[in-house]
Amino acid sequence: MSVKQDLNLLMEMLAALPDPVFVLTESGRYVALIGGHDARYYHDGSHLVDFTLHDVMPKEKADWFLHEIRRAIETEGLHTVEYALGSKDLKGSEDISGPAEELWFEGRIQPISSLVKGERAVVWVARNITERHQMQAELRRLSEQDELTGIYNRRKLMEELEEKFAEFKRYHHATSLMIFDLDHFKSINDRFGHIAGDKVLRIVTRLCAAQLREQDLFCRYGGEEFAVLLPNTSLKDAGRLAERLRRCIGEHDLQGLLGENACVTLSAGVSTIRVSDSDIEQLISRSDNALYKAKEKGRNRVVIEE
Ligand SMILES: Nc1nc2c(ncn2[C@@H]2O[C@H](COP(=O)(O)OP(=O)(O)OP(=O)(O)O)[C@@H](O)[C@H]2O)c(=O)[nH]1
Repeated sequence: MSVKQDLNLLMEMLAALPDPVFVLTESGRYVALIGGHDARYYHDGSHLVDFTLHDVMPKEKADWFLHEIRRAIETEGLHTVEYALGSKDLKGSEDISGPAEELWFEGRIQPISSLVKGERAVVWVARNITERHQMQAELRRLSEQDELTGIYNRRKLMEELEEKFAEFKRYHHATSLMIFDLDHFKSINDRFGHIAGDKVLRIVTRLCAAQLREQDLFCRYGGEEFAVLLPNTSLKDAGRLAERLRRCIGEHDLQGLLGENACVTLSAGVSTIRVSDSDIEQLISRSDNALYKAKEKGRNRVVIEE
């Protein structure tokens, strides 16, 4: 093959690359784009060449790209990142054909050894990982969610408790835990059936969730037992909230589901993290003990740790 044929073959091979490969300089200028013509996965980026990141993206996003380019150059090796790009991130993208939804990419950034237009530069290979990203998010959701009620499960509670406990040790922001349990729930199942019992659990969940703040973590602890992790909440405020939930559930009329004058009540135990606590088990154990006392004292009540 002649040099010209070699060159043509090389150009064709580069153009056929499934993922787009950008050449970007240290100052953030697009110098070249190779491949990535599959409109199912990529916008046509050819119009980017000769523009800078800051010309085509909002400042914050462009700054991030620039930072990653410089990191790759400074470490003198392959640098891999993951990032999202939506139409809001690309100025003028409404005029370009390509997917409309936000996409996730893996960027593999490799410094080039020679200068490009007098600057240090990288090749940035962008691979669409949206499907993998969505699948991971779905798996995470499933691993954290209680199937029956849709709220978080015990595994998520334990994770968050560990995190909040560590934060408490650093900042000493009051953090409280309420555990509550529906009273005589067995008799609801026995009298009205398991399906009706399930419905009651879902109604209780909905009513409680409506009373909670965004930052509160509401979980099904197991069976007919629930927990609410309350960041930035003193023991006194947690007690007030528990009392509000108790009243809200007790006053809710379940007549439509269970028949006349039917209602369900809850017993709750509330505690807060102490400076002397060495692990979250101590917090859980105090809430559990308080709940046990609430049951012992006749149910349908809130007990606050001593
Ligand atoms: N319908 C339904 N029932 C459940 C579920 N999980 C646990 N239960 C029932 O909850 C009941 C709990 O019974 P117990 O532990 O004896 O407690 P209780 O009857 O609520 O009595 P106290 O807690 O002492 O007031 C049992 O009948 C379980 O079968 C569920 O997902 N759905």
